[in-house]
Amino acid sequence: MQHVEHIGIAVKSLTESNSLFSKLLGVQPYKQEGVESEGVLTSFFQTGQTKIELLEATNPDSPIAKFIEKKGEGIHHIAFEVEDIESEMTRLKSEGFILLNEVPKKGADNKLVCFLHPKSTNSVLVELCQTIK
Ligand SMILES: CC[C@@H](C(=O)O)C(=O)SCCNC(=O)CCNC(=O)[C@H](O)C(C)(C)COP(=O)(O)OP(=O)(O)OC[C@H]1O[C@@H](n2cnc3c(N)ncnc32)[C@H](O)[C@@H]1OP(=O)(O)O
Ligand SMILES: [Co+2]
Repeated sequence: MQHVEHIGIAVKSLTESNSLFSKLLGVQPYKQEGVESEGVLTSFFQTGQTKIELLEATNPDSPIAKFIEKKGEGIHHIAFEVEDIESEMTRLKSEGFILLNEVPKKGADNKLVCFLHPKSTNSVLVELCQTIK
């Protein structure tokens, strides 16, 4: 695993949180992108090597909608950059971590992603992401 690529934050309103995080970080989001398969609309802020990913649910079945219903707004996941996602998935599976997808899937911001179940990672939802070259 390499550096923390992004921290995902579940929000109720992307518009309101874009404004709040712009004031907090002193920069504007550099992109907004919907990911239909995850039922989310995202926006990204660059903060050094790590990004902040704000996530708003676009439907009631979205993991973000369920998370906010149970826990409220807040940190939803931590994403680590990896060089080779498939070999990292194989390594982590052999170490006993539970993969939530067996095949890398297309994420936001030009990444292939895989999630690890929080019950295998001390209740922290972990995302692996590999830049698509
Ligand atoms: C934009 C694309 C991508 C990117 O490029 O960056 C993204 O970031 S997409 C982000 C949204 N997508 C996902 O989160 C996909 C992976 N998540 C899942 O598959 C599910 O959310 C889940 C983690 C398997 C939970 O789903 P489910 O079992 O249906 O929900 P429950 O509400 O019943 O929760 C079960 C259990 O898990 C705990 N939980 C849920 N979410 C989290 C979380 N984010 N962090 C920590 N723990 C979480 C939840 O509290 C339940 O625990 P117990 O109550 O103790 O059973
Ligand atoms: Co993410």
